[in-house]
Order: sequence, then C-alpha cells, then structure tokens
Amino acid sequence: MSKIPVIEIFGPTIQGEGMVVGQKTMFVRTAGCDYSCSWCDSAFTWDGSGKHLIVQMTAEEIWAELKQLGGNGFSFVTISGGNPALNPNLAELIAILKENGIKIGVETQGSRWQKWMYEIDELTISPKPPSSGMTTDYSVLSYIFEKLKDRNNNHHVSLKIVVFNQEDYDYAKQIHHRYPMIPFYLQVGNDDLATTDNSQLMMHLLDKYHALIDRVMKDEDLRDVKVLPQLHAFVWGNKRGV
Ligand SMILES: C[S@@+](CC[C@H](N)C(=O)[O-])C[C@H]1O[C@@H](n2cnc3c(N)ncnc32)[C@H](O)[C@@H]1O
Ligand SMILES: Nc1nc2[nH]cc(C(=O)O)c2c(=O)[nH]1
Ligand code: SF4
Ligand SMILES: [Mg+2]
Repeated sequence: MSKIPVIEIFGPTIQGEGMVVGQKTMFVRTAGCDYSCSWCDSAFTWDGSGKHLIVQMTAEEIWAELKQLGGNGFSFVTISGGNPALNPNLAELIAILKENGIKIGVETQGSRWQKWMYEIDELTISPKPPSSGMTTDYSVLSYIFEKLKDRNNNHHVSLKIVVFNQEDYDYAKQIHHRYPMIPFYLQVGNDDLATTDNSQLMMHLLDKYHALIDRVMKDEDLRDVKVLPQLHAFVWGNKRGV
C-alpha cells in the first residue's frame, strides 16, 4: 500500500471553520504544500519546522490511529494540511472511511485536482487572496468546479476566502461573482499567530469579525454570503492539534 505524509492526527474536536462549522470531527493533517502563504496558521506543515513530526503512513495505519484516538465516538473525518490535494493516494484512505460509514471533509486551496474529490462529502476550496502573496490559477479552479458540478446532491462544495484587508475583500467578491453558484464563505484572518494570550486574541479577533460583518452588511453586491470567524481560535487560541 502507498504511503501518505502525515504530520498530525487529532480529535475528536469541532470543525472550527466554514461549511460544517461546529461538526464533531477527527482531523488528519498531511505534510507539504505547493503554496507558502505569508499568514499560514499551519506553516509547520511545509516550512521545515515540523519535519521531525512527519510520518509516512498507509491508509490502514491512519484508520487504525483514528480509531485509537476517537474510538466509536466519531462519524466524520476532516483531511487538511498543507495541501491534501498533492496526494493522489488519499483515495485509499477515503475508500476505507467510506466502507466504515464515515463522512469526509477536505480543506484545500484549489490549486490541484484529484479524482478522489468526487467522493468528498464536504469539500472546502479556499483560494488565496492578495495578502497571502500567492496567485490564483483560475484555470485549475474552474476545472475543479467543472468536474464537480454533476455530483449528487448529498456531496457539497464551498468557497471560503480568508480576509485580512480591503484588497482581500475585493478579491473575495470577484471570486464569488466568478462562481456565483458555489456557496460562499468569508473568514476572518488571524494576524496574531504567535500569541499565547487567548483572551487578548479572542478580543482582537472579535473586533476583526465585527469589522468584517459591518463591511458585508453595508455591501449590496454581496448578498448570499456567510461570514464566520475561526471558531477554534475563539475557543483554543493558537493551540495546535485542536
Ligand atoms: C491551513 S489551511 C490547509 C488547507 C489548504 N492548504 C488551504 O489553505 O485551504 C486550512 C484553512 O486555514 C485557513 N487559514 C490559514 N491561515 C489562516 C489565518 N492566519 N487566518 C485565518 N485562516 C487561515 C486557510 O485559508 C484554509 O482555509
Ligand atoms: N478545530 C479545527 N478546525 C479547523 N478547521 C480547519 C482547520 C485546518 O487547519 O484546516 C482546523 C483546525 O486545525 N482545527
Ligand atoms: S495553502 Fe493552506 S497550508 Fe498552504 S500555505 Fe496557504 S494556508 Fe498554509
Ligand atoms: Mg487551521
């Protein structure tokens, strides 16, 4: 069986972001990313600082670890990274999860297509705004949505854009107007990834959430949108593995 570079397996916890926020879930975080966002809250997956944590695992080993950690107390697994879409062989893990009746969420930036995306119940595509320093390849993004458009109704896809400033906000709107049929989420950017003062971080992120809500409420061109913070940052701050 082929191996997958895994940097963290944790849970159960709540999905803190986006289309299934609040969902009880296990997490599998793959190592490696084709991007290097300036504000990445999981940079240890790709910047070398977490190199010692990477374990090459088969799908069977990942499933065993999920069961070990979560027992029978979960029905949902979220695969994030890094960019999980760098790994074609996640198909094997996805097959095992399906066989066991587990629903699957994936977090990816929309820079790579994989066939296993057809099987994902809750697929979040999160293209990166200008503040990240990355550039969006619209041909890949459009290709992904084209591929997914005929899936059945119990498979869901959404767009989630992190916003740090006005330019990011304008980028997010442009993405929404390009793909108006895709459920659209705005997420507050966390610009203080180093602090361990959770109550100060929470107040800071709450101010930013407030400002983002105000902006969207005044904006007549943005109607069908959901505006969310990272709920896990409110509850656990910058702690890893939650
Ligand atoms: C760490 S990424 C991993 C998955 C994939 N590489 C991606 O970016 O979608 C998971 C989610 O966290 C978001 N994210 C990363 N850093 C963030 C930050 N500082 N503030 C808010 N959201 C952030 C990303 O935009 C993405 O939606
Ligand atoms: N609780 C929790 N929710 C999350 N949603 C997306 C996450 C991610 O890092 O991809 C994440 C995470 O790391 N923890
Ligand atoms: S694409 Fe995701 S994991 Fe990769 S650098 Fe950006 S936020 Fe981090
Ligand atoms: Mg995260």
